Amino acid sequence: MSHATPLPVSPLPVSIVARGPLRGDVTLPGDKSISHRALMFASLAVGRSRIEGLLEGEDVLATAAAMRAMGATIERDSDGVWQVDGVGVGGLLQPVQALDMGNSGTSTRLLMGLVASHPITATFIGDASLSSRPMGRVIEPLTQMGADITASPGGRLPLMLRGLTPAVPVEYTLPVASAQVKSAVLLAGLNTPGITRVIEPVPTRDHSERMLAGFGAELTVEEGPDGRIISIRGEAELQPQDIQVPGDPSSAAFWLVAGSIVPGSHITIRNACMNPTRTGLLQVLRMMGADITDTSARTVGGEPVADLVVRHAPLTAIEVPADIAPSMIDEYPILFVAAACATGRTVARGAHELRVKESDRIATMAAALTAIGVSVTEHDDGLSIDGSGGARLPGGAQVASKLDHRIAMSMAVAGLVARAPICIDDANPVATSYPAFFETLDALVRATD
Ligand SMILES: O=C(O)C1=C[C@@H](OP(=O)(O)O)[C@@H](O)[C@H](O)C1
Ligand SMILES: C=C(OP(=O)(O)O)C(=O)O
Repeated sequence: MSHATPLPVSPLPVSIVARGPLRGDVTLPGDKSISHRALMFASLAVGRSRIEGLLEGEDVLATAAAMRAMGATIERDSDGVWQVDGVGVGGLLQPVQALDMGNSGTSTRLLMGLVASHPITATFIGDASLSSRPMGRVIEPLTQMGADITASPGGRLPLMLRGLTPAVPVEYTLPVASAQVKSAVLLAGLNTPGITRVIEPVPTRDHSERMLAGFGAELTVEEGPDGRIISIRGEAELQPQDIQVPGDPSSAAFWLVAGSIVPGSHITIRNACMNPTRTGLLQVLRMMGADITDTSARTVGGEPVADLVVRHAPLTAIEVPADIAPSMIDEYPILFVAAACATGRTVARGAHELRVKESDRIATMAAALTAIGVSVTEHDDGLSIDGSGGARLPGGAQVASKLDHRIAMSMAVAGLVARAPICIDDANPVATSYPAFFETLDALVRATD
């Protein structure tokens, strides 16, 4: 398949020199997973929803553009609140052009689910990173539901998806622990007659379940012998909502680690989502001896939220429990930086999924850490890292971010404790999930300059 590819953006090299301590308050950007879902579900409700605290990163803006292209009216008020007029479940329109998903796996896989049970055909395109990621994991269940999908070799983008109405309800057991696959099937089930069921042997982030129930979908979650059984009744009518998006714990992760490894740091992180399917890094850092307290526990938009206070503390290497992987999946790159500063050898395995994220995060982090002088052993499903025992990292190298925001931000945090500057070859990807990352870093450092 050939499609117009978006023009490449010039690389943005950024050099990080050791600075610190980091002090002050961080206001987190909205949670990326919840922001995508808020836009999608509001676009399918009948009437006007309001969304406060939406992440205005490139990935979420790709979802907004796609929902507009399929008929929803989505506008941002001057006060930063987003207003969405939905088309109703079943009401999505045929997009005129290919849907450009940019760098975003979540947009692609969830929207494929939505289109699968609508009588429309859509072409999905993305950047070089997204075009190398496997879509077979959603193609398989959506094909069972009746969608007709023509993908590029290896089940990749660009791909064309022709939805079927009425689609066929399925009972689908997830072969891989993936909230994106689970959500794709549930979203296809929204416009499918009868009950669509997903069985997940290993729990993954449950934002779709929480928010769909909040929008009035008939959705149940039971514990079965083979895992969680999530059932949704299709041809649902969603009611518009006022949504408050909590802060993103995957963005908080960079400050939790920076505050732990930079001597003298003391950071308060406000409004972090504490959904237990997202707090793996917090648990692991505490196991390593991090000084992190959580206060003011409350509920925001159907999600548990708290403020986190992190102070510098010596970290000790651990063997990271493999079963924590789903609740820490996007935080491995920054965990690897924490491990590089700990005392002893940290072993993190059981995270094979890291190989199919925006980059191969095992190989990319192994290369970046090795380049800055950290001793790393690469496994098929993780890394073993020999820590510096709290001493500064050598640094003095250029590292490749590989179109991966989490790599760019993780290596920027490593730069804060390096003896010689670390140059990130391209920091543009940061804009996908945390446009204010460098601004926030400067403010935390300036507080003590
Ligand atoms: O559902 C979601 O919002 C996400 C699920 C995870 O991906 P997988 O479903 O591929 O594990 C995660 O890595 C991604 O950043 C966001
Ligand atoms: C894996 C990620 O996102 P996505 O799959 O949506 O591209 C991420 O944000 O780390």
